[in-house]
Parts: sequence; structure tokens; C-alpha cells
Amino acid sequence: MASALVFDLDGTLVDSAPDIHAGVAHLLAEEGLPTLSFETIRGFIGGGVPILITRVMRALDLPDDPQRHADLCARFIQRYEHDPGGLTQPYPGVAAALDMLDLPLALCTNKPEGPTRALLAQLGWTHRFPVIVGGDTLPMRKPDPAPLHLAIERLGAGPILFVGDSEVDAETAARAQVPLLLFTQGYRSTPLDRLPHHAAFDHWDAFAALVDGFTPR
Ligand SMILES: O=C(O)COP(=O)(O)O
Ligand SMILES: [Mg+2]
Repeated sequence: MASALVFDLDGTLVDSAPDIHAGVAHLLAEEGLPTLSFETIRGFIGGGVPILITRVMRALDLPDDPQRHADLCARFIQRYEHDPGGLTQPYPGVAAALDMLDLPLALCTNKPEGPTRALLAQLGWTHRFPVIVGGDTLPMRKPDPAPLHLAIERLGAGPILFVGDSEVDAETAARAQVPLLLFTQGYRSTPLDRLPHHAAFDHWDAFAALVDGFTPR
């Protein structure tokens, strides 16, 4: 049995791609640039805002301009923090699954802390996660293992399970040597058998049993 859990946020606990797409669409409209499809933007989620904006700029063939990149990141984050969750839904069964757990819970997300806290407040979830490590908490983001290590240190309990949805989470877990429970319905594009993971689940109704059945090696 695990004694603490660390969760990824986007694509794991919540389907936030519609708000992230809306934020990018707003930014591109302000810039007079063509828009990008929902599927394209959803495929850009996972590495945090700087990577998202780099991918958007490349998709539009914009020149590699660090100043413009920084400006677009700052504007995206500011707007997102102001309106974090109008289109965002928890995946079915998440709240019930979290309610069943009597363990300390942390978030380790590449979403910056400001929008993360704003989204949690909007969902009424602030009390659930006493520890939050966001994409701008440290100078490095996932897949660097440092954010996951920090979340674990702040939880101060173990053994730990990490719960995520993406290539980034699989690499983070492997580098941190923490077992990963992989939610299969998020923003991953790599086939399941090519991503290292301890166990996978398709629906949050199955989560509590997976945690109960976990035996640390
Ligand atoms: O904001 C992102 O790009 C990813 O966020 P996540 O780490 O919660 O999946
Ligand atoms: Mg994710």
C-alpha cells in the first residue's frame, strides 16, 4: 500500500485542453495570427507553458524570437490565471476516487502555480492538495525529476505513487525511480506499451483498488 500520492493535473485529474486551446486561440487572435485546431493544441500539452508556446510558434512558422516567446508566455499565463476553468471538467469519477483516499496528496504539474491554484479554487479542490509543485516552482520542469522529488520531500511520507497521463510523466517517474500509475485517457500520443509504467487505468472508478493493491518493491 502506498502512503502518499503525487498527481499530475492536466490530462490526469482534469480535462483542461478546452481552456488551454481557448487561451491560445485568444492570444493568436490578439496577434492577428491564424488559429490552431483543438487537436493540435491538445497535442502540445504536457511540457508546460514555455513548451506550449514554442510549439505554437513553430506550428505557425514564426521566427524564433525569445522576447516574443516570453511576452506570449506571460500573456497566456495572466489570462489563464484570471479564467482558469470555464471549460475544464474533472474526468468522471475523480472526485469520488480522491474522497476515498485517506492519504496525503500532492500535485506535481507543469502548469504554472498561479493558474493551478486558481483552477483548484474554482473546482473547490484547494483543500485536497496541501502540497503543490507547479511548472514555475523550480527553475526546471518535468521530465526533470526535481519537481517530483520536491513534492515527495514536502509530503514527508512514503512509499509514494505518482499518477500521470503523458510521456513527460513516464519519463519523470522513471528518472525519479517512482512507480507510475498511468491514466490512459489523457493527452498521451505514445502507445501504452512504449511508456514505462507500473500499472495503467482507463477510468477513475478503478483507481482506489489499484492503490490498495500496490505493494512497494
Ligand atoms: O500544462 C502542461 O503543459 C501540462 O500540465 P500537467 O503537468 O499537469 O500535465
Ligand atoms: Mg498531464
